[in-house]
Amino acid sequence: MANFIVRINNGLFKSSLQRSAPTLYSKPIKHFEIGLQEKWVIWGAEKAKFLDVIGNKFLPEPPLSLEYGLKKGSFPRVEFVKFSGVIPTAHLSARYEYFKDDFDQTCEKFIKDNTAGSLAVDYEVSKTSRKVDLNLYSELLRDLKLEALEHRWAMGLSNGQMRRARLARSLLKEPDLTLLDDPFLGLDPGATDTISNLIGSYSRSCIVIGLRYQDQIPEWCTHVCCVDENGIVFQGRKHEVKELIDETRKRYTSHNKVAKEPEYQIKDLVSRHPLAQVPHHEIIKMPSAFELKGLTVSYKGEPVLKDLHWKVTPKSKWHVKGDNGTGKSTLLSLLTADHPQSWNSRVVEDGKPRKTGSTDYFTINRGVSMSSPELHAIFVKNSRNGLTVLEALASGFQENSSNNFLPYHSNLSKGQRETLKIFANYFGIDALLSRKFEDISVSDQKLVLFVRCLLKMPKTLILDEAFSAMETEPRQRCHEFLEYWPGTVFVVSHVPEETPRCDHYLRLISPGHYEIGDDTL
Ligand SMILES: Nc1ncnc2c1ncn2[C@@H]1O[C@H](COP(=O)(O)OP(=O)(O)OP(=O)(O)O)[C@@H](O)[C@H]1O
Repeated sequence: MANFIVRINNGLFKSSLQRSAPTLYSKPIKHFEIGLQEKWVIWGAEKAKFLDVIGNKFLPEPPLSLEYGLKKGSFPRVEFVKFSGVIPTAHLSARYEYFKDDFDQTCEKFIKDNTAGSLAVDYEVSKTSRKVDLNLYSELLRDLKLEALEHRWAMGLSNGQMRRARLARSLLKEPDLTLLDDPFLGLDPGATDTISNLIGSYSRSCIVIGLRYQDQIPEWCTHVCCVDENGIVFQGRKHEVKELIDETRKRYTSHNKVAKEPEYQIKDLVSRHPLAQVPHHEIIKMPSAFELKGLTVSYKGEPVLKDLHWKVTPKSKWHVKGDNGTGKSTLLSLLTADHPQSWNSRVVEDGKPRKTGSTDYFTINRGVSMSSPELHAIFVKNSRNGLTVLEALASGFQENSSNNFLPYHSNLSKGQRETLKIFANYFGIDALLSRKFEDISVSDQKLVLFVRCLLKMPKTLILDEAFSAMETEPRQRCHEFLEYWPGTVFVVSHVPEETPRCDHYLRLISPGHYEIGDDTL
């Protein structure tokens, strides 16, 4: 058996067989090799592309310049775990449609992943021939703390729960090589430790992870390979490249990629908001933007939120905190009326109880915009049909729902086109407008989704993990901008650097337990 998992020797890589197809990097990768007991981190802005290279997604030239030292067969079994959100669904509310329970798959089925055919029936259609190692299945459930979720509906899992389930599903396939991009994004500290401990001690598959410049390199990592758009910058044992890592990180965080100076100022942008000109003495006379008067939300009789009292004044900025699975997304889905229990007189908006008949989904969503992992997944999925950055932004003007991604640019008024232009300029994305949404970097995708949610000048902005995976410079620009934003803002974020300044916080602890206070971040 070979003593390496994957090896590249003088390889150029292409995405197509065509002779004229450009190569991924201008120069061949001279040498890269992952040994049997090594734990690698691929580090840097272009890590996802390099993970694709070692995962055999590009065509190596010459063909044998990429080799696998296989343990389990003649073809490498490679699993990619990319966490671009929860399961992409047709619409955001799908997650909360509990009546679908009988027809969708449980978490157990999702992890075992050996059912073929339609899932839209409540009997099993057929099985693949893959044998599932039930001992491994139990170990993974235990180590990834999924035991209590085994019989739950997979679509209803929270982001953090879904990440753990996805990892279990991939490892259960017993791959030779598992490639995990951004394994810790959006996870609370406990879940980060759970996943990191598992990866660090796992020996049944070689696991390689992709991390951003700003991420900490885990203790258990033995080797680091730093990559940029030209290929490998440096690589080696972690302690041997420590100085290079420190230098690169310093350079990156101090003056990374300075965007060109915008032609506009923040006040030019926010002056378009309807609350921008309302004086403070008028604002304090306005009714609460949103209030919960003892709300309880349960799934199959199990409460997630219990007797929650919460008052949100107009223009206030809230950090909604809490570990994975404590109900943050559920809470925010009440704001957008995506949750079936939103139609409840204990939910009060602008001083009026939300009863069916008193308002409707579209009226509510006219004043709300959001960026979230779910929305990101929907956009990536739908951009396969050619959605450009321009159209992605223009869809932000669709009034009826944040989730509407249909092309809309040709319907924009002159004023709306002007707003789009100014915002694109300020955030430095005007050069991307004609690119396909899926072809730009994940950091730029997040930036586009952020800008998109500002365009219709919503009263309420929901920023659910909106800045995770964003590079430092654009993220700081967005945070600075939010200081001047005149609307009400709700932020969900687990990482302090990714959290814009907020006035208050609501921390969800467990059903019936929560804290409300002033944020001192
Ligand atoms: N349709 C559903 N059926 C059953 N349980 C559900 C459903 N939707 C959500 N849940 C459960 O409710 C709890 C709260 O989920 P929610 O997504 O609101 O958490 P969260 O705080 O946003 O988590 P994360 O930080 O991981 O995104 C979780 O335990 C989740 O599994």
